[in-house]
Amino acid sequence: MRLVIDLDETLVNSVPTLAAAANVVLGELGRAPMSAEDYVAHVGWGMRAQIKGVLEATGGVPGGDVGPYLRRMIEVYAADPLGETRPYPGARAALELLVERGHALAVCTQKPEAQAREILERLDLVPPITGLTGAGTLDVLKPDPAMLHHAAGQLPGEAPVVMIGDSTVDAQTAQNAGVPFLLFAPAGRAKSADVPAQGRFAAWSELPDLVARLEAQAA
Ligand SMILES: O=C(O)COP(=O)(O)O
Ligand SMILES: [Mg+2]
Repeated sequence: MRLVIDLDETLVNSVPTLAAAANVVLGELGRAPMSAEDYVAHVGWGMRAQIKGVLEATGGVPGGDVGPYLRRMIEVYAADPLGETRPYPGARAALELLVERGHALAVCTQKPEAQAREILERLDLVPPITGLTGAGTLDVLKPDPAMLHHAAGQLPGEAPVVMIGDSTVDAQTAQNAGVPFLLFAPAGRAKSADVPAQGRFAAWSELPDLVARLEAQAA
């Protein structure tokens, strides 16, 4: 199968690194930092939505235009997008096993493409991942199905496509593209409960067999 995989909160735990960049912007405005626990509510719709949500939650967007704060956040984040960001436990082994079993892997993320690429390369995940679609690759973001179609189109062959992600945005993207959705729902992640999915996995070690079951059902 061609597996299209979300990045933030699915493949890597990037929220503390994103929150740290947003906290530089908040600090420059004289505002108190936001914890990673609170920041996570703003992740999923891209970096503009993140900084807009964070500013609105801490007193509003000064001047009403989020543009300058987005540019500053990206500048800070781009200086070191990896930071403390790491793959979730078992993710690398699962990806390698999936490739061994003949599946092809692409990432599809709302994160700017350049920073997403840097993270994947510095974590030595390219290969097994061979495709990347991020913010700026197209002029739309998820849940526009063009994002998923572009990511799948980067992978060889005509095998069925599956979307793997963590959020309602990913679920909607899959639905809009007419492909099945598998949800990464680690223990204790409250937001997972509301996300519709054809299958769920709480640990990456479960994914290869979940994909095998989906493939058997589809056959
Ligand atoms: O940038 C975001 O808000 C989320 O990015 P993701 O699509 O990799 O989860
Ligand atoms: Mg995500």
